[in-house]
Amino acid sequence: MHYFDTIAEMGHEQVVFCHDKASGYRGIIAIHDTTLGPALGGCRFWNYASDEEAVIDALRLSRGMTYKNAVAGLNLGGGKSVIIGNNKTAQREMLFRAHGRFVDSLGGRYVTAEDVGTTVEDMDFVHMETTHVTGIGSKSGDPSSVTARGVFRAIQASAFQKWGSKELTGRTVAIQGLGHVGYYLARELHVAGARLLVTDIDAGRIDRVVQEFGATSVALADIYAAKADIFAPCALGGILNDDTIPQLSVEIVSGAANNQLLEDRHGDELESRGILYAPDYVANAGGVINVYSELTGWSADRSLRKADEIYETVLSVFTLAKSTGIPTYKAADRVAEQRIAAVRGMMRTWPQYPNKEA
Ligand SMILES: NC(=O)c1ccc[n+]([C@@H]2O[C@H](COP(=O)([O-])OP(=O)(O)OC[C@H]3O[C@@H](n4cnc5c(N)ncnc54)[C@H](O)[C@@H]3O)[C@@H](O)[C@H]2O)c1
Repeated sequence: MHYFDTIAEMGHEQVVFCHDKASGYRGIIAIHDTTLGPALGGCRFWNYASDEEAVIDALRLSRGMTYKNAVAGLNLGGGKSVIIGNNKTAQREMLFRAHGRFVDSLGGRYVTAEDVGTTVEDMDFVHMETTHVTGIGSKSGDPSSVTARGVFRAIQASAFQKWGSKELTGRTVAIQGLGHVGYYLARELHVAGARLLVTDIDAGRIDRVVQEFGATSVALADIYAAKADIFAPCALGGILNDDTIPQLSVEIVSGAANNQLLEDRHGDELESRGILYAPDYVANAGGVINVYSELTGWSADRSLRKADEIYETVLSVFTLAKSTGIPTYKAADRVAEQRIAAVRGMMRTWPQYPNKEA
């Protein structure tokens, strides 16, 4: 792998390889773009098959965070870190303190958080060494209700775009996955008067939503072909693919799951079938909005109001897609790029770098 060619092509500013002999820590911190603010993104702890696989993951995920943070209207750039190793290890304090020291050495250019393989307790260890960490035990807590609010607003925006009204009374929504986000989303949709068809691999989670919100349970494999108006994927990535898309009878796909499109071409496929797709990272930005509240000191109410703005953001993505004749997943990237370019332009005309003491 030609590292400099790759990061130049992907637009990264900085990639740091970190090693701590005492703890055995091997980490990579990738900072993609800090035009909008410090690069924020979680720390993934994973037993990568090779160092190259770890680098690619860090580069790909950090770039994704630039787009997600930009579209959400936050003053945050994109970054991500990975720790190479067995994420089930019980020896965590020294690993995560080492991570915290390397994060601290970047002076705030990168802010870390939880991700796959890491926990609130791990971030508490990181916090012993640096303040550039979010998601610690004493702060913003579980983001799922804020994420669900954002997804709900994305569904309303999609309904407005498709049917001329954001009203969901009488509409049927098929929800895949009733975990942290899926449960709260089901509640929001129930309150809005929608009918719910639901599935999960966990029968207890289905029962709760059936009992509390009058949902109808559907077999796992039947959720794609369910007779519904809207499909809300809230479980796994890659579920919009060659097998599932032909089964869909819905007019809208809008949910919380990350990386819903198996490949970009599946976004084109939805478009050609007339199915409106609310891009996943726009719809599920409530999670990062919740993290941002830790940095800004926002109240829970303020975070929810910011998540409410996802309605307007999703509409602006649809408007751009329509006016330029591109699929919505590409339009989302353009909205992010436009915001970054606008802020970069403003910096050039400003007498001094924003937020820096003279
Ligand atoms: N939690 C957040 O704030 C947040 C923020 C942004 C994105 N997301 C994304 O949203 C999705 C859901 O997140 P979560 O926090 O609710 O996770 P979760 O683990 O709490 O819930 C996922 C649910 O999906 C179910 N599930 C797993 N495989 C399934 C399958 N094949 N069919 C049906 N159900 C299945 C699980 O049993 C579980 O109930 C994930 O893709 C996550 O990355 C979450």
